[in-house]
Amino acid sequence: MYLPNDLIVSCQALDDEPLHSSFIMSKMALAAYQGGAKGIRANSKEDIIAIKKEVDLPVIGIVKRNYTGSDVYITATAKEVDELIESGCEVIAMDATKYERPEKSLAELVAYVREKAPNVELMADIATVDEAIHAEKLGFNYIGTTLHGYTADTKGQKLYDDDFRFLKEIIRSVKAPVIAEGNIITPDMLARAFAFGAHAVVVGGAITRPQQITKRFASKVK
Ligand SMILES: CC(=O)N[C@H](C=O)[C@@H](O)[C@H](O)[C@H](O)COP(=O)(O)O
Repeated sequence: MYLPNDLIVSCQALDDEPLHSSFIMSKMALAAYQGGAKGIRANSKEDIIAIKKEVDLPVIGIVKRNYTGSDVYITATAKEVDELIESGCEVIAMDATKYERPEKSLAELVAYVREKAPNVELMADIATVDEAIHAEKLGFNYIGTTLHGYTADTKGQKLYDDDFRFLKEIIRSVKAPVIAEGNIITPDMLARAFAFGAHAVVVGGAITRPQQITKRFASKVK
């Protein structure tokens, strides 16, 4: 198992964000490493290659790309999988929701990774309990709560709602290690997620998106 029972920091800045740059993401990863992160989550082959030159940590790789006619944007097709295999990341994460994918089905994409890169592990980004159970059946190595609150039928919900009710439900429903990801914005929230049995916790924006951090302070100005 590549991902330790520990903190993973997501270092992502999309092309419409001020820090969009593989160089900056590699330095974010270095800063996260120096602060104690034990894994990195990153978007795009270029960013992952830059990050891997800077830190020796397991990387969860994704490629975010939009396809017309599909709501799936996290590692949606074999093209994104190929890029991630080339990046050298240890774990590939992909949308594992029930929504229609642009090309191959989720089961086909899992088979494709297993065939092409048997040493790479797979993380399922899910939004509901049913999707978590389905992903486990397909053989994903990790189940991540990443998309809870971001799909049509979970929109607006937060992972920490009702003291992490959704996270607890997922942990009860699957045997695979569960990764708590999405809207974990304080150290205490991370501690709660671990206390409830999360295998690892991914923290993104609260560490690596300064515009988000600034907004939280700015909103308190009277
Ligand atoms: C929904 C979606 O596209 N989530 C993305 C998945 O990789 C990222 O934009 C998030 O930053 C990441 O999941 C970490 O979450 P947070 O930044 O809230 O700690």
